[in-house]
Amino acid sequence: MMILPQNLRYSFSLDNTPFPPCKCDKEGSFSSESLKTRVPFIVQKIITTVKNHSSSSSSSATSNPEKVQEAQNVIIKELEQLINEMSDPSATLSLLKEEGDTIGDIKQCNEILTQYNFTDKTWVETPFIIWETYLYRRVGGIFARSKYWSDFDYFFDQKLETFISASQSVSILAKQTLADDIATLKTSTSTNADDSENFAGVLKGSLWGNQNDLSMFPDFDGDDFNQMQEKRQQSEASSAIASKAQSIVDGQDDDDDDNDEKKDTNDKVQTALATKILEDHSPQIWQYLKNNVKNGRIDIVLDNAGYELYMDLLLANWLTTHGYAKVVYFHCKRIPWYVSDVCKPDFYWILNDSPSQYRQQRQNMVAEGGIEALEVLTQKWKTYLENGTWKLEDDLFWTGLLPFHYLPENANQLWTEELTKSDLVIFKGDLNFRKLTHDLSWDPSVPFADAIGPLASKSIFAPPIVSLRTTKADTVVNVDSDIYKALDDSEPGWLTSGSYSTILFSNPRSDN
Ligand SMILES: O=P(O)(O)OC[C@H]1O[C@](O)(CO)[C@@H](O)[C@@H]1O
Repeated sequence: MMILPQNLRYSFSLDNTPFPPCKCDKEGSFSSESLKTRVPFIVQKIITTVKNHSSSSSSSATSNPEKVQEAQNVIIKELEQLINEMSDPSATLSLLKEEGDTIGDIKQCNEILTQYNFTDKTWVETPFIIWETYLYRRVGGIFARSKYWSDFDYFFDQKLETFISASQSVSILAKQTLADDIATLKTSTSTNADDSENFAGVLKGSLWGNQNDLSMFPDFDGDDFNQMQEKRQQSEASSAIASKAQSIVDGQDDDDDDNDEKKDTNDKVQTALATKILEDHSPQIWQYLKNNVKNGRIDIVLDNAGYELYMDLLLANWLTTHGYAKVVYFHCKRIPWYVSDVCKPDFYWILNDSPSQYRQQRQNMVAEGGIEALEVLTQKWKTYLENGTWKLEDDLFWTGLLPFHYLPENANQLWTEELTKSDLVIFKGDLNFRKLTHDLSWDPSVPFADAIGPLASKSIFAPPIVSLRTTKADTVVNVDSDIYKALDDSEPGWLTSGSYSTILFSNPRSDN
């Protein structure tokens, strides 16, 4: 493990980080491909979506079709301009247009762009996390400035597809969850031992739900939920790593100590291969919950809508039903974000509309009794929202340009009034992980708590933090060097395939 000196842990600044930020300067790298093809494709797809919507959801739209059309043309022009800038090697990040931008954080965004001289940097020179986030914020502004399109979610239809096409899995899980709920209510015989296994199950369900994000699969058409899963499996992981592990064993010499060490290494690599979880802190999370949290406050910083959100709701449901959470705060995005991130309407859609959508579209593709179970569950979740057991918030910090190291100082209210009062904050997904770790080219063995800097600091009352992430970008922390090396040697693209994951925990409130 590489431990960072204290002074480097806490003194982050965008232009002074302990490791260099991930950028697009390496030809063929994921970030460079993102700038060249993946992200422009996403913007192009927004243009198509806008063209296909003759009117927006705005009520004034129908009475003013010409104005709507005019506004549509402006939006398309600005989006095309954005695509051109991305491919222009001399273009720098321009300031966001302020006039008419109603999102609420335009001044702060422009201050950050100016303060760190991003407006003098080309896209290639700008850290990946900054330009990618800037891109989604700029698209958000283009719509927000348009009178007739300001409430239009250009990703909405895509987002629901993962939920609709996962009907089989959703309905089976609804039935199981309902059965567990009923059993828990009827008896108080559930033991901590049962809870331990059940908790690991819902936690990992929420983890693997993160494989379903559409910024990686912008051409996903929703016909087949399994298509997305299969794409993830295309790697030759199993055989490649197994043979790597075998070669470690084969190469062993006669020295017994060496043999023991090699066997340990082999076991570690094999376990990572079998579980696909490269570092798993779920036992520590469980110990913390069991011993410290009863009727507590849990926060979930959400990632993707649709199927992943459903898995997060099942996790929250379990924590609530089993008495660990008295209140769960869900944090979602204010504006359409990284294609499939949850906005408030996506959350309400699952609670209000998903059972009827299944009735209309998937009658024959759900488990028997599954829709009824989903109805009961979603009804219960609506009651949770109504009576304040669950709360849904969309602070603008989550769609701001800054990594989370700057959260305590830059989102004071969110930090002091909300997150420091939490017993556990669960960050979902890859983007949240990148923002937690500043998206640097870390030495992979740097501990999670070191990489999240101030968010692991006792002195500012940082809460216990969990990151549940399937790996879809180049940055990784808290992964054993042998495991990292074995994967790197044998499986090109493993870092960004989403096939592997980490469950990481930092607890600044513990005495250790
Ligand atoms: O939905 P998630 O897990 O946050 O993944 C989003 C990630 O997908 C990407 O768009 C591609 O990796 C990243 O830029 C981003 O970190």
